[in-house]
Amino acid sequence: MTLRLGAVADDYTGASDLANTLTKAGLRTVQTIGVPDPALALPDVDAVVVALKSRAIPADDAVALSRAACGWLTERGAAHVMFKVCSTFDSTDAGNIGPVMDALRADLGAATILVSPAFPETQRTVYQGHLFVGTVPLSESPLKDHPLNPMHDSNLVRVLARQSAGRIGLIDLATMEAGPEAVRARCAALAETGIGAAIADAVFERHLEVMGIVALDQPVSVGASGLGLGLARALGRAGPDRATAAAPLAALGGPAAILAGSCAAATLEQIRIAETVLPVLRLAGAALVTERARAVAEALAWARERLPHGPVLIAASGTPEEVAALQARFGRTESGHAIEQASADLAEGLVAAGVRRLVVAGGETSGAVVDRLGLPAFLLGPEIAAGVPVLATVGAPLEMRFALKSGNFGGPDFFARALEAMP
Ligand SMILES: Nc1ncnc2c1ncn2[C@@H]1O[C@H](COP(=O)(O)OP(=O)(O)O)[C@@H](O)[C@H]1O
Ligand SMILES: O=C(O)[C@@H](O)C(=O)COP(=O)(O)O
Repeated sequence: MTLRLGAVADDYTGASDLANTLTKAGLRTVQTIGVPDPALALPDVDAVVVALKSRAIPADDAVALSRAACGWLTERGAAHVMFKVCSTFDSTDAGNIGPVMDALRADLGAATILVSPAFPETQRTVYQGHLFVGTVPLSESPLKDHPLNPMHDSNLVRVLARQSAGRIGLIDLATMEAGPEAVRARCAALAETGIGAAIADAVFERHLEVMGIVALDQPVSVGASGLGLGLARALGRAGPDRATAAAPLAALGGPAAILAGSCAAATLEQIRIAETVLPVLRLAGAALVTERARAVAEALAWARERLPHGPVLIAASGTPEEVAALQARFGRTESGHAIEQASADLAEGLVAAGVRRLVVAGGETSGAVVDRLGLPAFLLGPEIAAGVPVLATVGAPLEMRFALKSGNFGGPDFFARALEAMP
């Protein structure tokens, strides 16, 4: 297998989002969970997205994991490695985007590289280095209340400069609009002043295409699915009408369930809508932290009673006020971690109860669930909503279907749509 593109993703939902974009653009793609075991038989693909759970761990650990993943990809022929980060640039002043970017640049001997979380399909645009989520700047969006990495600064040049050892430049929209040669000239000028990374503005797909072409001049780039689209188009020299490489997936049947650990505004609304069509159990955050075993056992008993009659949804998700109150009591990391582990307990119990189709809302939540279930890799099925594909297990003892939904993605009826898309 010689890879045309390699990617290292900092969480599992983000990895499936990127793998979905690459697949839709015609690249046969597999998502692995961490660096694959040599014994894992991977299908013949054009791109591999190595999913890490490295967004909210200590920066040194994120760097070590990312370097190992990058090395594995380049050994398999990937001449370019994309570091996939969140389209809302989820990170803190300690990292991990800057430290990982610095390490991959050094390992691969890169000059000035492009960095852009723009993903216009999900209304993430970048102008003058400022990230917009829909119509509002990042710092006024629901991301200001994220339980693990609240985003309070929309200026990504500033955000990344706080995380990186180097200085950060900007490639503004006028330059992106002027095309690849103008962007190349700007990169060369930045390189001469010792600037090794630049935030690239992007508002429309044509800017992503320019980004993809220029990004390939260097061995590494950093961004979200929009950059992935640009890279795939540049590699394939194909237009937007290129056929999808998604695998046709057979129906599995059997019980289905939804687990929600995201507290994103979009997920809270999706849970509210789901309540009108299926049984929903809302768990109390405090009980999950202080009496996890009991709370999980009760939730599983509730689910087992209902699963024979149709899908169920179990949600730990809280409003910003509930999250703030829980964190004030138990600490941010501690409450987040405890609830992620409770979600993993629930997933394990649901699978033991026969569930083979599972929707998980939340990036860290998905990471905890997939790790607990010991799943080595996923093949890409059809897209459910922008950034969320159906995933089929590869190399796992049980054949299952998953949808790993980024907290912020999907419309209000996402859960019903997801269940329909994974019969
Ligand atoms: N009620 C709650 N109170 C506090 N934290 C919560 C609550 N419910 C879930 N969490 C935590 O919030 C975090 C949500 O992050 P994540 O799963 O990545 O979602 P998203 O995709 O929206 O970022 C997880 O660490 C999860 O355990
Ligand atoms: O780029 C994105 O927005 C997503 O792919 C992503 O990374 C989402 O992260 P979570 O919201 O933590 O799932």
